[in-house]
Amino acid sequence: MSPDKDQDPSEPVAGSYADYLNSEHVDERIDQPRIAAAVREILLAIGEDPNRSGLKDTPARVARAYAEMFTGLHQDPSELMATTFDIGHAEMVMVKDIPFYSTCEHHLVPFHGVAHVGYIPGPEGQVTGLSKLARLVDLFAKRPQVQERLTTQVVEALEDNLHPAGAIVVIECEHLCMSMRGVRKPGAKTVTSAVRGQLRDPATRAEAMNLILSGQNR
Ligand SMILES: Nc1nc2c(ncn2[C@@H]2O[C@H](COP(=O)(O)OP(=O)(O)OP(=O)(O)O)[C@@H](O)[C@H]2O)c(=O)[nH]1
Ligand SMILES: [Zn+2]
Repeated sequence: MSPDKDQDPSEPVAGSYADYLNSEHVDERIDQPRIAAAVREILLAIGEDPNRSGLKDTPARVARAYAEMFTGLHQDPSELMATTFDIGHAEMVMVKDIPFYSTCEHHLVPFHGVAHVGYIPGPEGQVTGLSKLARLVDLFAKRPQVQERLTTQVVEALEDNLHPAGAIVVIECEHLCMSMRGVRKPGAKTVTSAVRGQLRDPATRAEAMNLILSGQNR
């Protein structure tokens, strides 16, 4: 699709839901003026001068960044997963090493890492587009989160929308609240998993874990 000459690149793109997700759309339900006012207060509270030249645009800039970082609060996973198709594949499908960034709801600093998302199609054989698995991770990551809830929400969205015979989500993250402050353990990884249906079976689960671990040198 060639860009419309008259389209302001800073404006959300009108069109399909896919266009919307591909755009730099920022949800108007996130109250940016309120965020900016709060950030200005934080700057004052730490003893900074919010009017100095380096900081004068910071409240609005942080507001735009937060609107992007928390846009998943206003996105509906079932809309994202609306397109499914039957390609007669009944075996495991996995997208692994999906990189993502999220925000720790305790300290509002990032946690980041990779997600591995897999499922076995259900009796109707419905599969979804591979990119949708990565988009699902982002949708839930772009909210104030804890890693355990993120893991569960992704697996439950797979269950609710694809009705798979089994599903597995494994997430490996570094939490900056544990690296840059507090206990200060940079490099420590937190691993969480959520497993449903046939993937609870030890042999099937072992197959999934082999897929996840293959090619890893960490
Ligand atoms: N279970 C879980 N804990 C998390 C996650 N992200 C951060 N935490 C933890 O949340 C806890 C909050 O503990 P508090 O004692 O209330 O906060 P704190 O005084 O800042 O704790 P420290 O980080 O130990 O300095 C910390 O132990 C964090 O490591 C997460 O995704 N899952
Ligand atoms: Zn934290």
